[in-house]
Amino acid sequence: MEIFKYMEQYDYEQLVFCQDKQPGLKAIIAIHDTTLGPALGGTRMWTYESEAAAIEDALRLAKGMTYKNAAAGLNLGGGKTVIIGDPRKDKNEEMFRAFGRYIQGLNGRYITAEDVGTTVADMDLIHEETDYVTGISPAFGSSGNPSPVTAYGVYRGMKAAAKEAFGTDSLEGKVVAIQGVGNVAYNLCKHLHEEGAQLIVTDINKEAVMRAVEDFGAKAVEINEIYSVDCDIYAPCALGATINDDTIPQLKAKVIAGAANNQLKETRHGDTIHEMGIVYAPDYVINAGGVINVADELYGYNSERALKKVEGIYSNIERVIEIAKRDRIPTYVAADRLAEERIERMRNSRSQFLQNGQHILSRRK
Ligand SMILES: NC(=O)C1=CN([C@@H]2O[C@H](COP(=O)(O)OP(=O)(O)OC[C@H]3O[C@@H](n4cnc5c(N)ncnc54)[C@H](O)[C@@H]3O)[C@@H](O)[C@H]2O)C=CC1
Ligand SMILES: O=C(O)CCC(=O)C(=O)O
Repeated sequence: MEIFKYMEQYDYEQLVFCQDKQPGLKAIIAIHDTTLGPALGGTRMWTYESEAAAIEDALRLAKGMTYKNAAAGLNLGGGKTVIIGDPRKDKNEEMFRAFGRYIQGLNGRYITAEDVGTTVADMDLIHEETDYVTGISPAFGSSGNPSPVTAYGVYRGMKAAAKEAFGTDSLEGKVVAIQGVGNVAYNLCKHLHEEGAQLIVTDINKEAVMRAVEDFGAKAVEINEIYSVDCDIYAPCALGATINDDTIPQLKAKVIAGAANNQLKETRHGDTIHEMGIVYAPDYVINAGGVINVADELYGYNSERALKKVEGIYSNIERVIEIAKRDRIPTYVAADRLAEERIERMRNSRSQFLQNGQHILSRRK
């Protein structure tokens, strides 16, 4: 991979490599775009096949955060970190503290949070060294685990998509097929069950499946059956790329609305489901509840205010559907348009009074 060529092509600002031998830290911080504000995005810990794969993941995820934050109406840019290692074996206190010092060195250009493989406890260790971390323990006056809030946002976005497909946003009696019943989807099941939806679930973790069956009367199906079950809504809540050439022909759902990141294997799959008349709630718009929640910490966390903002995912999905209809484009393109237009508007308005984006007072030294 020619890194500078790639960064130039997709307008990346900065890539930071962090190495500390003793605790075994190997981290890559990718900052995509800070037009709207400091880059906020979680830290993923994963056993990558190669360094190139880790760099690619950091870059791809950071760009995703630029779009997610912009579409959510946050005054934040996009960034993400990957730590190379096995989250079950390779974590230690010094590693996260060393990483915290690297973040502090960026002086606020990047703010971190949880992602796959990291927890609230890890964020607390990072917080020992830097202020630029969110998703830390409620004991510090913070928001804690973002998953229940992400789930609430997905529930709200699913209702808005259902309104477009079925003429009503009520999910009572609707059959929802949920792929992966982990932290987010378990909480999503709660909302759906309360509203009277019927649930079909699958997960590679049998205990997670049993919990959904026992707590919400969900019907369990095998891993690969989830695509072809008779349902109204398909909710991908495990992995990315599950909307692809193999799965699309199996789908019976009229709506796709779930928490997973990067649901479309390729953008052309977004075109195919659009042509099939499926209402697709774009992943980064519907799953923004977590980042909206952690971002609220930057103003002094207030859960009521954060939930109110997350409720707005309903109108954000409505807005995306409106743009898609107006411009006769698939919803995934409409979401990109919403985000890009906001970034462009801000870039242009900033250039009128501050060429270098620094606050005028900070230069008066
Ligand atoms: N936690 C959050 O606040 C946010 C999560 N997301 C995304 O939402 C998705 C779910 O996140 P979490 O619930 O936090 O993760 P999680 O790890 O708690 O849950 C994922 C579940 O999917 C299951 N799974 C893995 N592979 C599977 C497969 N092939 N088939 C069926 N199930 C499978 C796992 O066993 C697990 O129970 C992820 O893609 C994550 O990136 C996005 C935004 C925020
Ligand atoms: O939800 C979080 O904890 C941080 C935001 C993030 O990285 C994401 O939404 O993917």
